[in-house]
Amino acid sequence: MSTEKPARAWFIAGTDTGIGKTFATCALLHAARSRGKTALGMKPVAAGALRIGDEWINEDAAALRAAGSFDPGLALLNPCCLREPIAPHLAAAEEGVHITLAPLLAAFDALRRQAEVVLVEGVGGFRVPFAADYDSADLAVDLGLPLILVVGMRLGCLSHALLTVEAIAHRGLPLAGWIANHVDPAMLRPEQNVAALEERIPAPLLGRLPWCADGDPRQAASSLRLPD
Ligand SMILES: Nc1ncnc2c1ncn2[C@@H]1O[C@H](COP(=O)(O)OP(=O)(O)OP(=O)(O)O)[C@@H](O)[C@H]1O
Ligand SMILES: C[C@H](N)[C@H](N)CCCCCC(=O)O
Ligand SMILES: [Mg+2]
Repeated sequence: MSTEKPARAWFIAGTDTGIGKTFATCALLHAARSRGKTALGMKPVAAGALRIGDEWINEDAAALRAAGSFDPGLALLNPCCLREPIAPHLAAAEEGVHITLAPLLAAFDALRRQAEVVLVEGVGGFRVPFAADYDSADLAVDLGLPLILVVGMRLGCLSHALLTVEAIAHRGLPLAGWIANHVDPAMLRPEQNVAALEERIPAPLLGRLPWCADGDPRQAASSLRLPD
């Protein structure tokens, strides 16, 4: 499948690992699809893979594949799949892999010609090392994409979120919006915490994802919008 013009694309960053980047990205994919857009997710670098049948697959890549309009193939969706669920530069070193931009960029460019919306999920927080001289923030810069920041709403997230917003601005990247993901159902004063971030983040709140035990991103999609 090939589209006439390259997709609109965003880089999905998070305040930390395990705060709902994949969940929010899948929900955004469903939101785009429900508006009639073809949408694909991408996980350029993943750490942690399971052997299923004859392929090694990362669970984020599997979730993004399931949420996309069609399966573009794992080679494009997740060009760098490291086995161990650890920091990527450590997993890469153990496997003798050197993570470089070229194959990641080639896969992204190919995906971008196949859909109207492409969402690229980062790894962990905003600045995770890939190699001695390269990290996930460098990748966001090299892809040249506007960012969407997923904030995992829990105690401690205010500083993580504001530092991440600073780091994004420091690199000259546009912040297209942010998402409040309620990962902690026991968080005290959730409304006031969201309000504190709304007052301080110079980008629109694209939606709030409630805590949901079943974690169905299709349902969550109705709580989100893509940036204008
Ligand atoms: N709003 C929510 N309600 C309930 N559970 C959630 C919510 N958001 C995320 N989770 C759960 O939290 C866990 C971590 O979410 P997710 O895998 O999306 O995080 P991540 O930021 O993508 O992590 P990683 O850094 O590994 O990529 C998952 O089990 C997911 O189902
Ligand atoms: C394995 C895990 N699920 C993540 N994808 C990798 C998170 C790396 C975090 C590195 C760090 O900042 O300490
Ligand atoms: Mg993820």
